[in-house]
Amino acid sequence: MKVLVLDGVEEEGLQALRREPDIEVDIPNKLTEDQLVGIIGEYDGMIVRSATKVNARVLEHATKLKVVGRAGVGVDNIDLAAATAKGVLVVNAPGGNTIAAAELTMAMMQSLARNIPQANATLRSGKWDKKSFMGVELRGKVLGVIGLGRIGSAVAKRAQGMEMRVVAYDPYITEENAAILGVKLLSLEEIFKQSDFITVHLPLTRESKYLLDEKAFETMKQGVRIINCARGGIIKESALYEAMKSGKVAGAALDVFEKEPNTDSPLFEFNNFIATPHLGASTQEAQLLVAVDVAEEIVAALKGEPVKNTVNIPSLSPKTMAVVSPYLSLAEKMGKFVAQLVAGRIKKIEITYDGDLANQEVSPITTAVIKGFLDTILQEMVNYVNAPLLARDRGISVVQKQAGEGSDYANLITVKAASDKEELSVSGTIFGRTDPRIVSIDGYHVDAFPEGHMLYIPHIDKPRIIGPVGNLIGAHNINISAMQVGRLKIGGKAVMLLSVDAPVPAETLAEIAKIDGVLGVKNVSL
Ligand SMILES: NC(=O)C1=CN([C@@H]2O[C@H](COP(=O)(O)OP(=O)(O)OC[C@H]3O[C@@H](n4cnc5c(N)ncnc54)[C@H](O)[C@@H]3O)[C@@H](O)[C@H]2O)C=CC1
Ligand SMILES: O=C(O)C(=O)COP(=O)(O)O
Repeated sequence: MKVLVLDGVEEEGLQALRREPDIEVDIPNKLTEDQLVGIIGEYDGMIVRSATKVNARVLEHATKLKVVGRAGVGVDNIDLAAATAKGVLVVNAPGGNTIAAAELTMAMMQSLARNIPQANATLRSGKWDKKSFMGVELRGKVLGVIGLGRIGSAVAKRAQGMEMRVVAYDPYITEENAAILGVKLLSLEEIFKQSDFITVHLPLTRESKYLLDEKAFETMKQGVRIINCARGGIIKESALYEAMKSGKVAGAALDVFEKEPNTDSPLFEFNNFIATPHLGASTQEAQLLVAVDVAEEIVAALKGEPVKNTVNIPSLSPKTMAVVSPYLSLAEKMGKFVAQLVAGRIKKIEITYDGDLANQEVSPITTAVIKGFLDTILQEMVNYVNAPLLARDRGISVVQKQAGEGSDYANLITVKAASDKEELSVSGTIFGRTDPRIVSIDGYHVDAFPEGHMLYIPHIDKPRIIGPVGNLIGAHNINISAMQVGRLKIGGKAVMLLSVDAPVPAETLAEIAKIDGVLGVKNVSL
């Protein structure tokens, strides 16, 4: 087997890989994306830091790849959905660089307070200038920590050592855990209002993108100082620029940027702006630790043993992986489908497996359904590791059943969701090894490709329904690419599933709902 190591991962930490007689390790010089695409087909595993983009194109050419290891925390440079769809395991090494990132944050904070980088530069340029560099003390100041995880907590402890008062915003940790750290949890608004220094330590997600934007800066204290040693994009750089220009922000320190590498940011025009080139994890100690952790995980993954820090898929044996991977994407889409069709607060999701799946290890497929379901209703990052936990936290009971009532399909997944208002079930199958279909909704037979935009219209089986629906959609110039109608008995309830080339506007949905015999109408986007 071959493992490709990129991005300057510390070689000394790769002993676990080197010890394996069956594993060959290649450490080439920096590769362009095209060069990587050219060689990735030879590799069973790869290790990266933040520089290499393991995107869909790279993964498409990775025909033998089983595992990608991230020697560090953030996996935003890896296309997790594409990796999952291919059954490629993504692992990271989250503990090893916590102290390195926390210590850089403290160094940034002290540099902001005492103008160390600027004073150093001025002195070395030949000026003994004491007047320009009057500083402030950290003692007694309020530090607002956004994201009180591993690094945020380590920063909090260190700041308390400097006699700062630490407050934090993190909706996913409990008051008790914060209290153990001596930190008060506040709302984001209060953090903005009260803090003299604000530091962010959370991943970049849909929810955290531009968390610090124009509006956020407006509500902050005059003279606040800002630090980002987490991810570019959590702070909107153009908004920070304006806030520094107006004097609202008295100093800012960034280790990470919206676009990296970045060597000509407009922020460089401010003297009270300091920056480092993504050095948070760059200590000898951290690099050794993350390399050791990730090398051990790659070896375990390639040997088919359990792996600790899996990011996208539960750690599975190659045998189980071969069985479940074709179903993961269908299952995720079925979760999304159900989430968009069922109204009300979901209490239970029941997943039943028939046919070939009746006797297999299917729990990863169940997790995929839950992931797809939660992805639709939550803003936060949902992955294969946290999905079951997030469902439980939200009071959703997940039930997995094998060998239900039997079926005519070689394999069949049925997802039944019950809310406080209604119950609905959707069944899906894979034809051959790669052709996914939704084959029934609430027991009504359909045959739909689970992709793109769809309209679900339960109705009474009678004339003058299909035509008017088609006319209303056509009047908006939206193309209908496929249509399925399923009924159980003539003149009874039926369902219609239309595939459309664009989402249908709300006013057209309202007009469709008014057609005599239509029982409801819902947009679904997969
Ligand atoms: N500059 C650098 O070189 C380094 C950067 N990092 C980055 O630092 C960040 C934090 O890393 P860790 O502390 O190890 O991660 P972690 O997972 O231990 O902590 C993240 C915390 O953020 C919280 N969180 C998530 N979404 C949130 C939201 N919308 N609002 C408020 N809180 C939210 C989570 O509940 C969690 O407690 C990551 O983005 C990581 O990639 C990590 C190491 C080095
Ligand atoms: O671990 C992380 O999330 C980091 O940002 C570290 O990035 P790096 O490995 O230094 O490119």
